Amino acid sequence: MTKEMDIGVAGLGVMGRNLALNIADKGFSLAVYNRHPDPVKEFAAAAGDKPVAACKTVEEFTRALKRPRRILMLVKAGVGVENTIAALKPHLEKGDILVDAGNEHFSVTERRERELSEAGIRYFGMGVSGGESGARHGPSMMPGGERAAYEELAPILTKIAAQHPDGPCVAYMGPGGAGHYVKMIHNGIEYGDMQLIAEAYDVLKNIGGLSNEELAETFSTWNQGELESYLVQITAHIFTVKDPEGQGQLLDAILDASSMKGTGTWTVQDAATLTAAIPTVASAVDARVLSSDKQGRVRISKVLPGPDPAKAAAVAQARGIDRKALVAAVRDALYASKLCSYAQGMNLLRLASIERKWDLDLPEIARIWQDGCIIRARLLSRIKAAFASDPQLPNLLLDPSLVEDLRGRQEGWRKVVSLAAEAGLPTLATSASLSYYDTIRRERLPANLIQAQRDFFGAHTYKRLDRDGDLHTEWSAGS
Ligand SMILES: NC(=O)C1=CN([C@@H]2O[C@H](COP(=O)(O)OP(=O)(O)OC[C@H]3O[C@@H](n4cnc5c(N)ncnc54)[C@H](OP(=O)(O)O)[C@@H]3O)[C@@H](O)[C@H]2O)C=CC1
Ligand SMILES: O=C(CO)[C@H](O)[C@H](O)COP(=O)(O)O
Repeated sequence: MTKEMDIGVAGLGVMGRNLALNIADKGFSLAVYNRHPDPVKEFAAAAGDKPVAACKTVEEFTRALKRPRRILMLVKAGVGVENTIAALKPHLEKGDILVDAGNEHFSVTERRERELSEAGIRYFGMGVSGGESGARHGPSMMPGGERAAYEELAPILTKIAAQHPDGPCVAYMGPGGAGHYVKMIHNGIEYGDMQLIAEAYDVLKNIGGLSNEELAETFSTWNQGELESYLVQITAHIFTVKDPEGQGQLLDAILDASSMKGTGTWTVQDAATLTAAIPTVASAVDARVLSSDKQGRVRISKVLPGPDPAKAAAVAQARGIDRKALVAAVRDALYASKLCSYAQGMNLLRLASIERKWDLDLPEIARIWQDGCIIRARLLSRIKAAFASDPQLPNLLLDPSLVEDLRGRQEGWRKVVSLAAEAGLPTLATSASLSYYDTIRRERLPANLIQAQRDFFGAHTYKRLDRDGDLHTEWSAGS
């Protein structure tokens, strides 16, 4: 088979094989290749009589494709992508499009784009979200690079994407690393959502005393309202899964130490570079880091004083807060905190777009996140509408309808944070969201003292409220 196949997929791991099957289902012919041969054989068997060239070598793979070639790489980030590029490059020609569809740091994508452009190869970075099932049945995709290359990929991408009433969940994000950048922010928001949900679970379980069955019911009910989202939906299901190796639910047997591959950390690093505040996402990364040292926590739990977690339930009882009221308060806290988290993520996108001249379209990004991806949520249609009606909106939370949402959730939100603090339950992300909210809405902050201290020890100067100019005081002379 030579020069016949519409597109190639290199890398048949979890994402690659599912995306390749999705492509085949949509009527495109494809060539597939994998570093080790077994996944290629397995794929050929799974594809049945679909037009697939299952290639054992990169030579065979590149020969099988129509020119200019369109190739999607779905391989491990970093060394996996470097190796795959090195293997493919000698067989590629001027005009071919090579897409990294994994998670990669946008700056690395831009470096590779520059390097490959010397050989005339159009290198492209595309974030793909939706996990295994999204890749198989329709993911959300965030492509970035040369626009003309996108136009050549679009007929396939729009067909394989999740199909939402507002359109396929794919759109051109911008030049260079814009696509991988938007996916990175998507993942930062994903970290925030997951940590907020985990904290809601902790409060409901330990202060409210809800069983796994009751938690499943609660999250299921929430998933029918404003909190409707993929992550809330799968959380409801997780509470119901029995432990195949013991009594009770599997969740209770899972080690409480979370891992990560790095996209959340990249988000926090870039936010720091752009001086953007993303406390909810940063707290979610911190929470994963802190959780990972299980042994250390067990040791410290015997040393540091604080409320006994076993008595957490007594805190709500002492305040006369019954279960129904607690569940409603936690729902409000989760929703309001989630709004803050999305506001931080969208603001970071706005700032990055200005800094790197990407011209990111915020309503369009919210649109393509409405289906197929891990952070798909009912809230995204509101976010899309907010930025569409006011493209200059300085902060998502200032959208008039969201201001009303936040007004109605104050009491529950503050109650949850204070109850958790009293009970000794950490709520890193929920508290960070509330403090973010209180910080941005507060006219006067204690930053005057920071300025005085900086000027005291380093003559860094300060400004006065009542006149212009950079001033310095000999502070110790006055003491
Ligand atoms: N899993 C998920 O839910 C999601 C993953 N992603 C991203 O998609 C990309 C692929 O992930 P996923 O499919 O889960 O990964 P898998 O681990 O399932 O597959 C990894 C693929 O990379 C290849 N590979 C690994 N190491 C090397 C290497 N050193 N040199 C060459 N090839 C290598 C593997 O080849 P071999 O079989 O020969 O080992 C395999 O084809 C990653 O960037 C990931 O972050 C994005 C969204 C969701
Ligand atoms: O990109 C993804 C989902 O959108 C991947 O599942 C990613 O690996 C999740 O990040 P982490 O492993 O750090 O939790």
